[in-house]
Amino acid sequence: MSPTAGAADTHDPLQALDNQRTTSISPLLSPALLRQEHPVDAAVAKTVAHGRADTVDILDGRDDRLVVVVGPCSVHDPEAALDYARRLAEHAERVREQLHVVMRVYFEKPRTTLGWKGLINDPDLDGSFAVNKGLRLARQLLLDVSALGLPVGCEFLDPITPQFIADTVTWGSIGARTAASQVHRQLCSALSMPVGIKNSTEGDVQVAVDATRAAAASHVFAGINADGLAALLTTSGNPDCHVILRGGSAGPNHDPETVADTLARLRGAGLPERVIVDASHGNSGKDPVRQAGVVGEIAGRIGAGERGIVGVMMESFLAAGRQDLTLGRRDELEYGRSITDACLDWTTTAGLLDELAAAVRAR
Ligand SMILES: O=C[C@H](O)[C@H](O)COP(=O)(O)O
Ligand SMILES: C=C(OP(=O)(O)O)C(=O)O
Repeated sequence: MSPTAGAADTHDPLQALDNQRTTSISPLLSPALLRQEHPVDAAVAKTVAHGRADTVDILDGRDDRLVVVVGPCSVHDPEAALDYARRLAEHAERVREQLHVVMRVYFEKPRTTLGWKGLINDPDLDGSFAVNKGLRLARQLLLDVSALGLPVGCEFLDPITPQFIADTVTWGSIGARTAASQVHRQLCSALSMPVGIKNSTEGDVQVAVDATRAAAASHVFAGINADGLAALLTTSGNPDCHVILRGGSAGPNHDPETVADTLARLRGAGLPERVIVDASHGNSGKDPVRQAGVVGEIAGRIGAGERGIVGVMMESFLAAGRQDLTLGRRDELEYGRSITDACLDWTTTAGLLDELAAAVRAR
């Protein structure tokens, strides 16, 4: 008798073997339905198409400007995000000869352990997880911001989400926690926009270089189609991916030596030599005062002629800093202040945009 025969004898053959820990399965609207309800109009299409083309021109060195990805760590209040977008759109127009400004409109937050996972996952900020509502709010905000002529950038975290919103997104990002994920690298190979890929939270830059290389190749993988049905996707690869240096647990990595080392790694991998520096996260210790310092330092280096840095990311909102969310108590939140990472306030951000623009003019 085998050692497991006893256990097998007591097993109920009719007992369900799957969905043992899934407490409910409910309908998700289809990407096609969402796109029909919230369509891209001609103005939005122009913002997205031109925004992507301009970004690629900067990445490839045909355009001497800087890409600046700037905006809240996360969107929790679409009205405040649109208020911010109006100010940013106006300022972006003033510095358009030097900067290609893309607004961070982030709906999916990768958490270190647990926490609110963003507006798509829990739009009512109360643990009710009204995902269909979240998708509708997210798509409408992406359309509203793009309609201002301001291109948007999103982090892609859930591999299903892009079918719902990607046609409105000018620039994408893969975060530090998913840069090593094959699922996300395959996804990048399919995305129609340039995508920045971050170094790991520990500060490993090679993982982002490897991801950039993997994303440039073609892949075949399972996903969903516009009707939300399981489908096999065959991709051609994305040549417009690039590394974002975001610092790590060992400290910042925006220094000239790490930038040069990253460019050498990219060259070694046969990839274009360009990086975006994220002034927040591990490069600032999530301190907005230090974030402003990083932007100032990068502006100085760009003004002095440094070329490998093609873009800068900033976390910025209307008010400085951050506040804690208590689920179900959104009415207690202060208007325009981040509920995830601490942000620069608008006035400081406008000054930093001017500083970056002056640096580009100087070089
Ligand atoms: O930018 C966002 C955060 O740094 C990231 O989502 C991790 O956040 P957490 O460490 O607060 O979970
Ligand atoms: C989650 C983010 O950053 P990172 O992946 O670098 O932690 C972000 O930019 O919102």
